[in-house]
This record gives sequence, C-alpha cells and structure tokens, in this order.
Amino acid sequence: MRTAYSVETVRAAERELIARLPEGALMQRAAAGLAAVCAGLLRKVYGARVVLLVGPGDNGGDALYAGARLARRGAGVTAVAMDPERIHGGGLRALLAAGGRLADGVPARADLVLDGLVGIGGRGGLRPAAAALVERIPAGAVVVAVDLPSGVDADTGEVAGAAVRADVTVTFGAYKPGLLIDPGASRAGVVRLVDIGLSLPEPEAEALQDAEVAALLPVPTASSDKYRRGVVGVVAGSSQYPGAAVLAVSGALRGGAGAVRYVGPAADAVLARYPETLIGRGRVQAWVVGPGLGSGRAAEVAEVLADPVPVLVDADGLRGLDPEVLRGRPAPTLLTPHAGEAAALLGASRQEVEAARLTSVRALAVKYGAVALLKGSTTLVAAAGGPVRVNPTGTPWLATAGSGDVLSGLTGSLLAAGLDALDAASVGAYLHGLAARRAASGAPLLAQHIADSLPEAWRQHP
Ligand SMILES: NC(=O)C1=CN([C@@H]2O[C@H](COP(=O)(O)OP(=O)(O)OC[C@H]3O[C@@H](n4cnc5c(N)ncnc54)[C@H](O)[C@@H]3O)[C@@H](O)[C@H]2O)[C@@H](O)CC1
Ligand SMILES: [K+]
Repeated sequence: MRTAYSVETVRAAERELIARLPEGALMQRAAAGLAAVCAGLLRKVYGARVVLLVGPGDNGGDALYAGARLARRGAGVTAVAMDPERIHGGGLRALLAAGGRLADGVPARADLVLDGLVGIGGRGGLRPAAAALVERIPAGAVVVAVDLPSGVDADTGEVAGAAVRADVTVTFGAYKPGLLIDPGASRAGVVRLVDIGLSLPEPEAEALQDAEVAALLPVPTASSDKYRRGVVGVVAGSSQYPGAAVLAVSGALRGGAGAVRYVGPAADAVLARYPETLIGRGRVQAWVVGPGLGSGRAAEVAEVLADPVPVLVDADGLRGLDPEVLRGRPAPTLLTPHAGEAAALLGASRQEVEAARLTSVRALAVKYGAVALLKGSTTLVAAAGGPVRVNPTGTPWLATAGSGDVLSGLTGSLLAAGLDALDAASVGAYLHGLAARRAASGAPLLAQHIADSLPEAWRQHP
C-alpha cells in the first residue's frame, strides 16, 4: 500500500523526531537523499550546471544543503533566492563554502533545476516573486521538486494559480496526498520517497499496489458454483441508450461474479452480444443501477435500493437521490459519479468539485452514508472515515463514451462476488485503468475494448 499523510501529521511526526536528534540532523537526512537522487539523474555530477530556486523556508534550506553536496562533487551550482533577505542562513553558508554562488537572476541554461521555493509550508498559489522565478526555468533542464512541486497544496493536490511542473519530486518522510491526487499529481512527475525515519499513524490517503489487488481478486474454488460466486443484477439502458446496457453487462461478465442478470428494455441488444446473460428479475447478490437509464426511471431505482443487498448507483441512477433513503439502507451503497454528477449530488458546481476532489469525495460519502467513487484523472474512493483510496492506474484515454458503464458493471460484479464496497470500487477502478492502458496503448480506444482487455489486466494479477 502506498500511503499519504497530511501536513499536520507529518509536522507532528517531525517534531517528535527532531526532539530526539541533534539540531539540523533531519534536514541533513533530507538533503542527502535529495542530492543522491539529483546525482542519479545527472549521471555525471562534475561540471553539471545546477540551479537552485530557493524560497524563504526550510524547503529552500533543503535545496541549499543538497546544492552544497553537489557543488562538493564538482557541479556548478547557482542559487537564486525568492527573497534574499529571508534565505536559510546555514544552507547558504554551506553552499558558498562548497564553491556554489548566489545570483540575482535565473541563469539561461541549466542541466538540473531544484525547486526549493515552498514545501509543506506553502499556502495558496505561488506568490508573484516565486512565480516569476518559475517562469524563467530554462527549457530542457530536468526539474526536481523538493518535497512537493511549489504551488501544489500538499493536503489536497489543489493548484491555485501558478505551480511548478516537475519531472521528479523527492519527498521526505511520507507521501503527501497532493502528490497522488490531481491536479497536483500530474505536476509531480515521478515521485521518490526519502525515508527520514518518521513514525506515522493512520494515513489520509492510500493507493493499492499490484500485490494488494491480486490478494483481493475473487477466485473460484473447487466448491464454487455460479450462484456461490455471486450473481450481479444490472438495471441499465433504455430505448435511447441501449448500448449502455451492453457495456455495463460486458464489464459485469468480466468482474468475477458467477452470472449476470439483466433487467431492462435492452434485453435483445444485450443477448445479441452476450448470450451468457440471464434476463429478468431474480435473486442477486448485488445490483448495478443507472447506466443509460435516461429520465423518468426513478421508480426502478427506488425498487433496487429497497433490496437489502449491496447496490452500485451510477449515471442516470444518481439523479435526485435522497440521502435519507441511502443512509437508511441495511446493505452498502456505492455511488460512482463523475465530477458533474458529484456536483449535483453535493449542490456544488463542477468546478468546485474538480478543484477540491479529496474534500468532495469525502463529503459525498458522509452525506449519503455510502462509499463514493469519484471518477476523473485520478479516481478517488472514499468511505465515511478512514483513508481515501487513490487509483494509480488511470489514463486520460479513459475519457471516452461508455467507459463508465464498463466500470460500473465490473465493480458491481466484484461486489456480488463478495468484496466490500471500498475494495470493490478500488479494485474495479484499478483493473479498469489497467485494461484501458492495454486497450489504448497510445491510441484512442473504444469502451468495449476496455471490457475486452479486462481478462488480460486480471491475468497480470494471478
Ligand atoms: N520540519 C522538518 O524537520 C523538516 C522539514 N523539511 C523541509 O521543510 C519544509 C517545510 O519548511 P517550512 O515550514 O519552513 O515551510 P516552506 O519552506 O515549505 O514554506 C514556508 C515559507 O514559504 C512562504 N510561502 C508560503 N506560501 C507561499 C506561496 N504560495 N508562495 C510563495 N511563498 C510562500 C512562507 O512565507 C514561508 O516563508 C518541508 O517541505 C521540507 O522541504 C525537511 O528538511 C525535512 C525536515
Ligand atoms: K518545492
């Protein structure tokens, strides 16, 4: 599990550790790790041109001490301060003693730029003096962010105004949520964690890794039959959108349930493509309701919600949901909105949801007493309380019509197979992202090809 911790938690752990260590020791650990990553990126340190963008806090201190280490190995290191009056004194002395220099402006050429403007002490978008330095980062230089890209909110991944776009981020002690969640995640590049010895409690956010997904996948045993493996019911499609039913069933058939039952007006289209499907009402272990329903189908949604089994609600099923009804359900509910649908559910604007995805997904889970999966460039899954799950496998190619229908079928199938709602949603998003990557491999994809690639994505996790 890759875990991420809030600034408050990291600060508390740092305080506890600093109290037990000689003064400055923690910063030296950070700077040593940072310099080692930079040296690896440069390959040849001797003669390399390194530029440090130095802010007024300890983030700038890290950059200066790392710069000193590189200067001692023969790099030409130039520091540029955001505010020369408030530069880290010890760091600057170390840099100058190692042969580095302080300049007024950003040099026109550099092999590597260290962004030490702000770290976890940053608030809001970059101030003009910092933004002006970022604008002058020489083209072609490798940009390494110290702890996190300056301008990215460490706790939420929000970017208000200017922010650094890093190739590599070297983060200290723990991942911060903003490094895993967009828009921050896409500014961070490759994230490298330097262990500085912090002891940490429960994380704010976590991302399942391959091995955890593999352990959660439902695998039939010798005593399994199709009913014991779980039946998933799919209520989807309309005369206007029959394809949504076909796509939801395509995902459901590949999600590990023993059988898929379809209920709705698109049975002919579903059967023509998937003769394996059962048609009509009957007992199920989980329902998926919503893809392509169109309007005027609230009674069917209500009927599904009245069944005391896990229910995944997606797309048109999400319209006008009553929080009281959902909170009163005896079985888990899983909501899978995109940002626009989440905005309607929360009474907010789409822009507000996009700008604050972590807060929004948590708010959905609390308001509706459900597990919420917020689709987007980083898909997030939240239950009320506990860390938010961040899906690491997404790809922008997923932004294509019908891909959500495949995801809801797949995830509902995992629910029917017995995964709890948080795991079903996380594993569904994970496999869906992997399958989309395979199906796309650098070119536009069709939603049906995501479903076709699911067995391959699954096989990667024996
Ligand atoms: N506390 C510790 O023990 C350690 C801290 N470390 C480093 O210290 C950093 C935190 O240091 P600080 O608490 O000094 O805070 P930062 O250096 O992250 O930033 C605080 C400074 O930046 C300015 N600032 C805030 N928001 C800004 C904005 N939007 N635009 C421009 N300037 C802004 C503030 O006025 C303040 O002077 C970490 O991110 C990490 O890099 C590491 O050395 C590891 C150990
Ligand atoms: K930084």
